[in-house]
Amino acid sequence: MLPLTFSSYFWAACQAVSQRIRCHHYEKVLQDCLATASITVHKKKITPGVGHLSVSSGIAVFEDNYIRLYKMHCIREINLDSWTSYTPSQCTTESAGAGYSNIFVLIEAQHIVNEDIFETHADIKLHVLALGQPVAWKTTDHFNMIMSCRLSELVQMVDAYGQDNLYLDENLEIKAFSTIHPLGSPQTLNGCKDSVVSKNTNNPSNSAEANDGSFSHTSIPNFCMNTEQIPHKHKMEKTSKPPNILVYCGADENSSRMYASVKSSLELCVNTDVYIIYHLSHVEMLSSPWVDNTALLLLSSCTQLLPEVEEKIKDYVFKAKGILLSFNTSIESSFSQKILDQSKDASQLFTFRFDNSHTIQCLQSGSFFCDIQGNSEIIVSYPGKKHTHDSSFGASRVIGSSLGQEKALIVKSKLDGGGTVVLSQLILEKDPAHAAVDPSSFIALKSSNTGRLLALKHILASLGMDVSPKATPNLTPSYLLSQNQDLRHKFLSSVTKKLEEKSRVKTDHLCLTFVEKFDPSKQVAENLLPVITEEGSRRGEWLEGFDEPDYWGHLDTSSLGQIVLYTDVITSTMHVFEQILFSLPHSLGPVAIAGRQTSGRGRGGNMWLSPKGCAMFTFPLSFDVDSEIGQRIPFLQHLVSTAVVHGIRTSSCYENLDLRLKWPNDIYYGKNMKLGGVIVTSTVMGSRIYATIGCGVNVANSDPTICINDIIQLSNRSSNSKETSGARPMPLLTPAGVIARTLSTLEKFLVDFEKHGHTHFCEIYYKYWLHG
Ligand SMILES: O=C(O)CCCC[C@@H]1SC[C@@H]2NC(=O)N[C@@H]21
Repeated sequence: MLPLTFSSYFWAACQAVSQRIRCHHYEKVLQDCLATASITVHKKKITPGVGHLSVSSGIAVFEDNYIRLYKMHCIREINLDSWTSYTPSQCTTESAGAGYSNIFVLIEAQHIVNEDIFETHADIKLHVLALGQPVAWKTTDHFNMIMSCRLSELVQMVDAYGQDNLYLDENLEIKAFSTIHPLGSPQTLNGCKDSVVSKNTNNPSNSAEANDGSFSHTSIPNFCMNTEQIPHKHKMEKTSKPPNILVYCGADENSSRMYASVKSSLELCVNTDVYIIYHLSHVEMLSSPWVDNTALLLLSSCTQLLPEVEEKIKDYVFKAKGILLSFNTSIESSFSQKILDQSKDASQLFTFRFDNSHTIQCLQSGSFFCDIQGNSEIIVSYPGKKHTHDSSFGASRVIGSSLGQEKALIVKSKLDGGGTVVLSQLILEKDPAHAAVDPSSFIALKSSNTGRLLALKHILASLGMDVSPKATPNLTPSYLLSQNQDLRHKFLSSVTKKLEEKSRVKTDHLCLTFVEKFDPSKQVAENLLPVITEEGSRRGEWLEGFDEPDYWGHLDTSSLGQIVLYTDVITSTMHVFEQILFSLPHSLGPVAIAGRQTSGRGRGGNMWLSPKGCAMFTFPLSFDVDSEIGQRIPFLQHLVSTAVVHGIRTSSCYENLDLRLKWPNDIYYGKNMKLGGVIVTSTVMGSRIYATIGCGVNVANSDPTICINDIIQLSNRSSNSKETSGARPMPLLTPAGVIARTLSTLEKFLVDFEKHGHTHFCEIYYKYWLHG
């Protein structure tokens, strides 16, 4: 025993000493930099599948085996006007969140969706909230929180983060944090402004020690599964908030993943300018007064509900006259007779027709409704044992009591004196392909994904939900991003030569205006795109859709892609280089990247659906007419699409990912599932050919069709189910990572093409070519 005790003491002592040494280093760097610049902290070890969120635009000033500290060019300012305050809802200037200390930290966390890949935090040591006071929070695709803390706490935070011991919530992964300077005032939950954040931050009377208890952790919105704002937890004006769609997915640990899938479908069906979609966690289902402001309660992925949950739901439907949409849960037996069909296999695909035009395949539960009472409507009838293909959707009928013999798969009932329920035995609320293991059912289900969404939309409309399209998102300014100062200057001086007046470049479609900082009160218009040139002025606000570290981490080129014009929301990247096309030095390879496009262009005059998660980029290239490629310009489109596929499939882990090329330049999975494509326009001027190449690849946008990450997940699931020993799951890809891999591969292809002609390239092209 003795040696063991001694060695464990010795080990613990060594650990303590190395921690002290680490912390000493961190403290020194932080002390040196904090007064003049923001510091961003990244972990050295990157969790596979999820890239960093924060923008490391600064220079690395410190690194050890665990973390890397970047010093920004200035102090990063964040305007908290659009954030939510952590202080209680009453407007008080005495909030304890302020003045707690003089360092503000932005913590960026991402929801863990793919639990197959990520391990949960087994070794929880230090909760973020133990290291300061939360000030404000905001959720978008990810969760952002601003904390106020002391230097010693920040040092502890850095250390715990580097040691994988910093914890926020079981479903949140901290990706990075940075020191910032807050401006403006976050909103309190009752709509008041919390005036404290930008005020005196050194006032000891406001410190945590002096906290009178008016700000306690119980007043902080829980980091519930999806960590989104749950306003019904706080008393608020009924009229002041948009109605909520609440999604309950049971008490299971998978519930947040299920919710993410339902949310993604709902967002494509309802008008998200009108509703806010929330995850109703199990705890909240039982404890929160969630009925207020609930426009719809949707139940998914929880076949057997607990009796106390059923009671809550019945109260909502009967007493509050609520609207319920249930997908195969036990509550359905309270409204209709539900029978399990022993002869049917639940995993069997069910085929039905929608609107007489779409044939949709989806998953069914294996049960059906019968003895359907008056005041009900059959939305999809049950075809019985023999028929599986004759159900049609949309031709709903009101059933009188005499027709109680009818059987149904989806039924809608208006309850006497109560609310309305739609009960469904077809799984339409989430993409069922996410659970498929074998490629054939995956393809069948994915091919029906758009039809499934149409059917879901139909049900929602029948419940009186607003399913009109959401307003087009506001256009945002662009950022000029580069890690190469020489190229950056070369680019700026070449384009500014073109400026007519006040940094303005005129094009037929789009005027670029190069500005150091962007004034958010100014409009970005369809024909006017401000490009922010100053590196330090990045607030991350319009960089949400771009994983910059993943981009630079995978970019291996001498020029192509070294200058990035990134725009979160743009009309189409195809317009960005229109005017400057002929004045760009040939050695520059700028690329315009978009987070979303409002008028994406496809080949042949088609529209290109351009949601978040799709890699969308355009870049100009020019060649001598006498060059190898100049002589064979139609090859350009093949070079680009092959670069997309080859770039991914030559990255470690992704060799067997079944991405292919279909004539002329489409990127495919299977024979029928298009994942991306290329559009090329070219002009000859004198002895040069100027081409503009646009490429769109569905990387992380599962709905409404299919994306590469769907295939990665399918592949991970099927190798898991085969228990292939040692097979590493493939990390999910980001659009930025795919663009960088493509440009890196393309640059090499072009060099090779010039040296050796087209023969070598054709070999690669045919390797991925989809025959027949
Ligand atoms: O139709 C195709 O297959 C080609 C689609 C190309 C879409 C890309 S997305 C980025 C760039 N901007 C556009 O508006 N179109 C291209």
